[in-house]
This record gives sequence, structure tokens and C-alpha cells, in this order.
Amino acid sequence: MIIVTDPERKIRLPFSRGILTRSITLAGVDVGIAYIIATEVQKELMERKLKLVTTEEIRELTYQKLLDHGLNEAAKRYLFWRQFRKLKIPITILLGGATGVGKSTIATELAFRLGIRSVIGTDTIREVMKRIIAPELLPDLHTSSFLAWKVVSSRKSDNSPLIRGFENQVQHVSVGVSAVLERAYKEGFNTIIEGIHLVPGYIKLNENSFMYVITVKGKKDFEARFYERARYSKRSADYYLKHIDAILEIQDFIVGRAKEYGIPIINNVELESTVNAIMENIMERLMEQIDEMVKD
Ligand SMILES: Nc1ncnc2c1ncn2[C@@H]1O[C@H](COP(=O)(O)OP(=O)(O)O)[C@@H](O)[C@H]1O
Ligand SMILES: O=C(O)[C@@H](COP(=O)(O)O)OP(=O)(O)O
Repeated sequence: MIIVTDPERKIRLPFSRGILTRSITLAGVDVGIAYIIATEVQKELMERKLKLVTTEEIRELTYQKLLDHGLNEAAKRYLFWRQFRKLKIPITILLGGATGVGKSTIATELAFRLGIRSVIGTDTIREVMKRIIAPELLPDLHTSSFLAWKVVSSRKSDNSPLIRGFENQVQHVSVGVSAVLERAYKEGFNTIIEGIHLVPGYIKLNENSFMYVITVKGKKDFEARFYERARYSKRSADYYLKHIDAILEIQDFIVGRAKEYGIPIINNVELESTVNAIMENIMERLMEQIDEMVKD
């Protein structure tokens, strides 16, 4: 058995092809190829008759194998994500977008790949706030975002009553979102927040906040997502399909805000490419930061 040691983190663990495969997939490598590379690394370690190997030696060997497979970009990403985890830079990822676009699915996949344990939905924050603030006080909290307009007579604005009602709910839920964000910044832990209430311009971001607006093109795609979600949750597709025009109008409003505030918009066609696009973007921005840190 090969024992892996990390003097810095004072750990000694048996070599695991599964753990190495997962960290290679973090670099955006297909899991099948990642497994092949992890197997090659294991084979080489066994041929060297090594009983004890450091994480640094595994990193170098894996990096070389990625290059041998012609995966140069993935090799760079592999080194980056390992360096990122060592640097312990606390990051917050925020995924906004209309209901049903795929935010919580993407959040779960990102959390797995980045080893982030704290993931919270704004609909959960809203549920907590609903228990504390009675409908008589804030009626818009106690309904879906696309129905809030029915219970509030909001201030005059250029927007439609639907959007004014939606903005009301966003403004109120943003109080809870900001509380979660501030705690994450103060405690210095990585967190992912996802939900329709993450609308650009409603929450304060810092240099380690990475916000994205997720979209789905058109009614057909929304329909498929609602039916897919209804297969394993109690959120009935018909309820959302009945309000599809309102949901589309809200998506347009959120996209407009994203363009106004320079927030990346990602059309969520295929989960894998959406997750990779977000990780690429985070990596690029973090690498700039790390370069700045090294320069200073
Ligand atoms: N890229 C995708 N392609 C196909 N289906 C997806 C994709 N992303 C998410 N889904 C599915 O769409 C449904 C809605 O996703 P979900 O994450 O619940 O949306 P949201 O959190 O934005 O309301 C889920 O059943 C999910 O499995
Ligand atoms: O208010 C809304 O539009 C959705 C938001 O759900 P997410 O998109 O945040 O999952 O909550 P629901 O109506 O299901 O209670």
C-alpha cells in the first residue's frame, strides 16, 4: 500500500485513485480520462516501489501525465485549483436567475468540485424570514416571486406591476442574503448562494464574490426543466407553467440588470459546460488576484 503524506497539513492517508480522479476532474477533465490518468500515476508509483509519497510528488507526476495526454490547459487548471485550496482565499459564488433555470443543480456540482460545504438557497432564506415576519407586515414575502405583485401596491416606477412586486420581494429577501454574505466574509469561509432573489445591484459584492446570472432560452426549455424538477420534488410543473410568461418577464428583467452591472450571463444548455464556464471564469479572476498578490 502507498501512503500519501502532506507534511504541511500533517496528514498520512493511503493512496486513493478515487480522490486523485476527483481532483483531476476539478480541472475540467472528463471523469473517464481522469480515472485513466489516476491509474497511470498509481502504476508509476508502484513501479518506483514507493511506500511513502508526498502530495507534492503526486501533484508533479499528475501534472506531467496531463501534459503527456496533451491536456495542457487542464494541466494549468489542475495546478491552479490545488494552489487555490492551499491559499485558502475565501470565495463566495452567487447564482441568480429565474426559477427553474438550474441554479441549485449547478450550485451542488460546483460545491462538490470545489469542496465547498456551505450552500444556501434564497428561497430558504425567504422561508426563515416568513416565519419571523407576518404576512400582515410583508405580504410579498409570503408568495412566489412572480405573484408578489398581487399583494403589494408598490411605488411608482418604469417597471411593470409584476416587476415592481418582484423587486419588492428581492429587496426584502436581500436583507437576509446580505446577512449570510457578511457572515461568510467575516468568518472567511467559502459559500455558494443560489436563488431568484440574487439580482445584480441588490447586494454588495466584494473582490472575492463571483456572481453569475443563469438563463434558459424560451418556453420549451423552461417546460422541460419544470417537468424534470417535478420528477423528484413536490414543486409541480403546472404551477410554474401557468405563470411562464411572468417567469420569462422576470428572466428578462434579471438579464437586463446583469448587463447593467456587468455580471456574466450563462445560458445553461448543458450542465457540464455551464459548470466549467463558471470555474474557468473564477480561475481567471483569481489568477489575476494571485498575480497581484505575488507582485505586491
Ligand atoms: N443544463 C441542464 N440541462 C438539463 N437539465 C438541467 C440542467 N440544469 C438543471 N437541469 C434540471 O432542471 C431542473 C431545474 O433545475 P434546478 O436546479 O432545480 O433550478 P433552479 O434551482 O434554478 O430553480 C432540475 O430537474 C435539474 O435537474
Ligand atoms: O418564488 C419563486 O419564484 C421561486 C424561487 O425558487 P428558486 O428559483 O429560487 O428555486 O420559489 P417558489 O415559487 O418555488 O416558492
